[in-house]
Amino acid sequence: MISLSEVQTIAVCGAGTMGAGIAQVAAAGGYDTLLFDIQPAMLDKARAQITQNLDAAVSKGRLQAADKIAILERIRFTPRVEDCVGEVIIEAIAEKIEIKTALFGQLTDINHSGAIFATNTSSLSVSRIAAGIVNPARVAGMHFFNPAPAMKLVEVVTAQDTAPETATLIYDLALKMGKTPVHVKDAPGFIVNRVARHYYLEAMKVAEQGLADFADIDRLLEGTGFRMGPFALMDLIGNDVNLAVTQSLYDAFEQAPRFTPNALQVGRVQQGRLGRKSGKGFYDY
Ligand SMILES: NC(=O)c1ccc[n+]([C@@H]2O[C@H](COP(=O)([O-])OP(=O)(O)OC[C@H]3O[C@@H](n4cnc5c(N)ncnc54)[C@H](O)[C@@H]3O)[C@@H](O)[C@H]2O)c1
Repeated sequence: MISLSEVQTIAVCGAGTMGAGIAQVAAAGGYDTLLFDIQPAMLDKARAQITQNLDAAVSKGRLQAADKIAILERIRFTPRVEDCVGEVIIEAIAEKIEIKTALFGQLTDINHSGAIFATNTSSLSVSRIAAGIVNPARVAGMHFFNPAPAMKLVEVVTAQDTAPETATLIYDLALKMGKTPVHVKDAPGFIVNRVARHYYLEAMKVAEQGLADFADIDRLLEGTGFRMGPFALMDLIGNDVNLAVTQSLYDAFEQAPRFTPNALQVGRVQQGRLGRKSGKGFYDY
């Protein structure tokens, strides 16, 4: 299996909300970074987002202009799955198990047999994602938080077959990227998303019952010290992704009523109001 000192290239799959940020973090950590997406438009959007983030860091005096250029030069944007070759693969594509296992299947064929596979899934079973891969001992969860460049926390998920060296490598890699990793076990939603589910679901129930509107609920929760209110946060996450996570926990906990997806989020997804990424969600942007 590959060791941390052998890691030179990190292939990040999926250039959406999370993948773009993870690629920025990997390149800032000094790694040659490949950012792959099947939609070329998402690659253009990711490049613009990363450039904007780095420009903001330069203007705040947190990054030298020369370092900004070096970070951007370390990222190669590609729409070709064949280019996803590296010592570490970090997957941040759609929150659907069949799509993730299909991609990992394709990538095992073209990568070194010791390459490490990490998934950024928020809620799916890492053990199930790993099951379809040759040598599942090299698969772990590497769950970044949104926005990935700003949020320090990374849940490092040990699945059923994850080798201790794999979990350690992902942990150390997160440290090298300037993050604060925490080891967790593979369970639905791991720790943070399982607990945080009720932040979103209960807030939507409050709104449905007409007790307060979205903005007031957000103001109230922010007033108690939460960095973002639940509706602003759901719009940042993406209502489609957040609904997929709710659905996945609901299924994993055998349709436990406390995880029932809420009609407000279902409706937003049906209307294409996905949040910030589509310009409209609970709020208009
Ligand atoms: N949004 C969040 O706040 C958040 C936080 C932590 C983890 N996650 C997890 O990260 C993953 C990605 O979420 P996101 O919010 O970035 O989603 P997103 O919808 O913003 O982006 C997903 C990207 O994956 C691409 N894609 C889909 N199938 C692909 C494939 N087969 N090959 C290559 N690219 C493909 C899409 O074109 C899209 O650009 C999910 O598993 C999600 O649960 C999301």
